[in-house]
Amino acid sequence: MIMRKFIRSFQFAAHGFILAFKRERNMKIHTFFAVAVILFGFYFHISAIEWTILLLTIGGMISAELMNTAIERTVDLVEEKYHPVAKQAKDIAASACLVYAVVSILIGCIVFLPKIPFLNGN
Ligand SMILES: Nc1ncnc2c1ncn2[C@@H]1O[C@H](COP(=O)(O)OP(=O)(O)OP(=O)(O)O)[C@@H](O)[C@H]1O
Repeated sequence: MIMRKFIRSFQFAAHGFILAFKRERNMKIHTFFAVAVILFGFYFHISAIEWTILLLTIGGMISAELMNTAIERTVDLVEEKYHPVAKQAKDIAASACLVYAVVSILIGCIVFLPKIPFLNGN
């Protein structure tokens, strides 16, 4: 019974991910970069600690985008007309993604730039 409930919750969550992926352009962009970063990770033979940091970054970025999408949907549900507080809610949620994206880019640069031969002087 508990296992059944657990599987059902997992199915709902997976459905949410697929829905967001299909409908949100940003989700496709994040997924593209996540795959690219993972391929770079294999190519440059990054360390376990670098993998850990990159996976946390990828997971955090995709989770932030999913939360942003959920907030957008909720705002649209409760407020169809223009409302300044609706705008604040959406813009603040979007800014959370922006902050995470900027930090992710910085982390990507810190991990990968020193490994690119013509950039590290080798
Ligand atoms: N009900 C509303 N009242 C006031 N401003 C809104 C409302 N709905 C959206 N906005 C504002 O209009 C702009 C566009 O919002 P929209 O919902 O289209 O999402 P978005 O930021 O373009 O993201 P996405 O492309 O992921 O849907 C944002 O600045 C948002 O804050």
